[in-house]
Amino acid sequence: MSNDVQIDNMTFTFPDQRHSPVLSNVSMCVKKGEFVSLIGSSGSGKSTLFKLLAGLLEPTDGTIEIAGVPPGQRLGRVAYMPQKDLLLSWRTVMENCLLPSELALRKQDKVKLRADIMAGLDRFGLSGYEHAYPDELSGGMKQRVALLRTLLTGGQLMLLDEPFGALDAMTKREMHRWLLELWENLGKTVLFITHDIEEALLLSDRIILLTPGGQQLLDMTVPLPRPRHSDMVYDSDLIQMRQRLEEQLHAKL
Ligand SMILES: Nc1ncnc2c1ncn2[C@@H]1O[C@H](COP(=O)(O)OP(=O)(O)OP(=O)(O)O)[C@@H](O)[C@H]1O
Repeated sequence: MSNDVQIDNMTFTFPDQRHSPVLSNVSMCVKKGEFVSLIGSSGSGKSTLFKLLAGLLEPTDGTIEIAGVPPGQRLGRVAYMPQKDLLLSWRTVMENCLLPSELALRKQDKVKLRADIMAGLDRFGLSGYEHAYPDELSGGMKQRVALLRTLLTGGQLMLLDEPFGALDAMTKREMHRWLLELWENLGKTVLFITHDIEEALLLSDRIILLTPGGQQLLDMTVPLPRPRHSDMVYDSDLIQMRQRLEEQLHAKL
């Protein structure tokens, strides 16, 4: 399997933090079609890593390579859903989904885009809501619109920064089923940030645990078959893995 993401010895320092890199000497790769979760204590640099992958920031040192994307041209070519991907309350679902194309550097065919949005809304269980405003939607529906908007930016790689952090347990479970189905059908490569170890175990092929500075403490393959279901968290191997992750995470807090 080829790599969709290859990060080599990457260091990143914010301009006002000249002496303390947020990420230092990070190296990792993600295979095409893989679902990888990043977990780590608050401030360990997970969101910064996503901003670097999305092309909003450039490494201070080292390299980032994304398959099919020319070096230095990541911006707008990676589907990135930031932690607070709020829908604009004064725009309808359709208008919110059109937003990336209005901001895009590349021209897009508007008629085709609207047709793609309608097809996406249908696939995401949101048909009939194209003229609704965000306040008329439930939490899960809003996240699905935000995910559709992310998906429409195109690209093989999806970066999802804690997309379900604010949802109640039941909606979260529904969203997990739905995201896994979508991922299996579309064959996208997903990098997923979460603070919820159970969520990471249920969704991912692999979990990478970051400590401050971007040091990779653990890189674990999740030993579960697919399709996944929520009862799998009671699997004895999984309970052990969860304990190990929790111990490592708390040891570094
Ligand atoms: N624009 C910025 N300028 C300077 N420092 C920043 C900036 N953005 C983030 N930082 C710092 O970089 C470090 C990493 O932040 P980041 O948001 O990437 O962490 P995180 O692991 O995503 O945290 P969380 O889990 O709380 O979302 C923190 O110390 C933060 O204060």
